[in-house]
Amino acid sequence: MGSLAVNSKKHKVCIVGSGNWGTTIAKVVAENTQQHGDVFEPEVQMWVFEEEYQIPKDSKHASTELASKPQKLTELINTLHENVKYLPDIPLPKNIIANPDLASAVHDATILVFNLPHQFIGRICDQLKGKIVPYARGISCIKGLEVSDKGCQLFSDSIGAKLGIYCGALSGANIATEVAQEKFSETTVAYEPPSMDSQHPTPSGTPGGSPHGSHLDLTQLDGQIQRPTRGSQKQRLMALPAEYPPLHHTNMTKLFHRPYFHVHLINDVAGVSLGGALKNIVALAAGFVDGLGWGDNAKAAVMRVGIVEEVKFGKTFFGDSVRTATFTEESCGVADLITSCSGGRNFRCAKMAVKEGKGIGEIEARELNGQKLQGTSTAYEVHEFLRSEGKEGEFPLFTAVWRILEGEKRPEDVPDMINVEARKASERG
Ligand SMILES: NC(=O)C1=CN([C@@H]2O[C@H](COP(=O)(O)OP(=O)(O)OC[C@H]3O[C@@H](n4cnc5c(N)ncnc54)[C@H](O)[C@@H]3O)[C@@H](O)[C@H]2O)C=CC1
Ligand SMILES: O=C(CO)COP(=O)(O)O
Repeated sequence: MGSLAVNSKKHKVCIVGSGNWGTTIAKVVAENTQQHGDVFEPEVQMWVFEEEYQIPKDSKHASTELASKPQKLTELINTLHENVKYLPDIPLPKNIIANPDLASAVHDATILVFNLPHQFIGRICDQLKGKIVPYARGISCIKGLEVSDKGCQLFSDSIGAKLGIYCGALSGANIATEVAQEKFSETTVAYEPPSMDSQHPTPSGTPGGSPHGSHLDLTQLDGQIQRPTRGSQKQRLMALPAEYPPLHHTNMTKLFHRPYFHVHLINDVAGVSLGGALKNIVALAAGFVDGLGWGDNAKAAVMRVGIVEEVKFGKTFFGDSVRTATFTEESCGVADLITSCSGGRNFRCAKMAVKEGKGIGEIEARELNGQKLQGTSTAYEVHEFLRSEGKEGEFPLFTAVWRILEGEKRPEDVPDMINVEARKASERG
């Protein structure tokens, strides 16, 4: 049998996850796989954590047979072309196939888009081992961090290490429903094409990209044999076979960019991932002070300290490759902080919790219909990590949020807890 011709195969995409953001990204990707048939197979598999769902009485589908009793969510999605539970009232492209079977959803997929609440990804990766093609590439849309006895890891790194694949990250100021409604937004994708950088120098001569990490050479080819990942792990990556179109920045842009969803590709995977994870803690703090009725200046103060702590966390624990500009100039940094502290779920639930004098978990269960807050668990995980590093005092806002969640402090105590100058003065005596 002769070998297959270069680019004779197309990339098959699977979205691993189907919540509010998972379904939105499936929609974005499915529109693009239809448009760019030269690079991608049109069908997009979406793995769904199966559950029974009763269409509510006020739904536009209430008069259909499907509403007579609870139905499998996958069947509802595939029949109605709508994720009635997690993304209601948004028509989905028909080339999205909801699949409850993880192994069959990822079968032969060369691009895996990980998009589910961060607390579930570890178990999913365990189930994926041995089920994916060894030359698959990943993108993590997850906003969270993996804290374990190994320290604090980015999900792009831990997914990459567990599955033996390269995994980049996508994060931005992207409240899912607004993106699904095709209201304009921007996002940041960090993807360092796995290539022997020395063999494919960029015009700047900088391995992996320009010194500013943006507007990179779009002609670098995926398809090399070995590269270290960030973090401590080194792994061998299998080359993407030549019959697939290369997965360089141009083709990654084709996968995610829409007229309403503008993609900016950079190389700072750690910066992109940290901005998305840590802003969820800041959004809780913003919700706490807003819940007190303290107004926009108080919220702005919390956001200012929040971005300072985000940058400091990145530089302290992920080294100098983390770029301050990723936080101050990209959608995944300051823009995500702003949108999340305005209309995000963490902000809204924290605000309601303070206003109603209730626990945030109770509000989450009442308000979110199965969607998951990421900020509360991230606040605990980051606190555990900071304590193990002896650095809680250097991140007063992150620590303040944890102390409020623990019930040790009140939202009213936030100004004192983040008043670093006053604390320094009192330490000086
Ligand atoms: N919703 C949003 O506006 C945005 C969310 N993100 C991030 O995207 C990630 C995914 O969030 P969403 O899609 O919004 O999820 P979501 O908050 O809608 O969570 C619900 C999802 O979790 C699944 N699930 C429940 N129990 C599970 C289990 N035991 N195992 C596996 N899955 C289970 C549900 O089936 C459902 O798909 C998060 O890290 C979030 O921070 C990022 C940008 C925007
Ligand atoms: O990440 C988000 C917007 O970019 C959504 O934040 P929430 O999870 O707080 O809704």
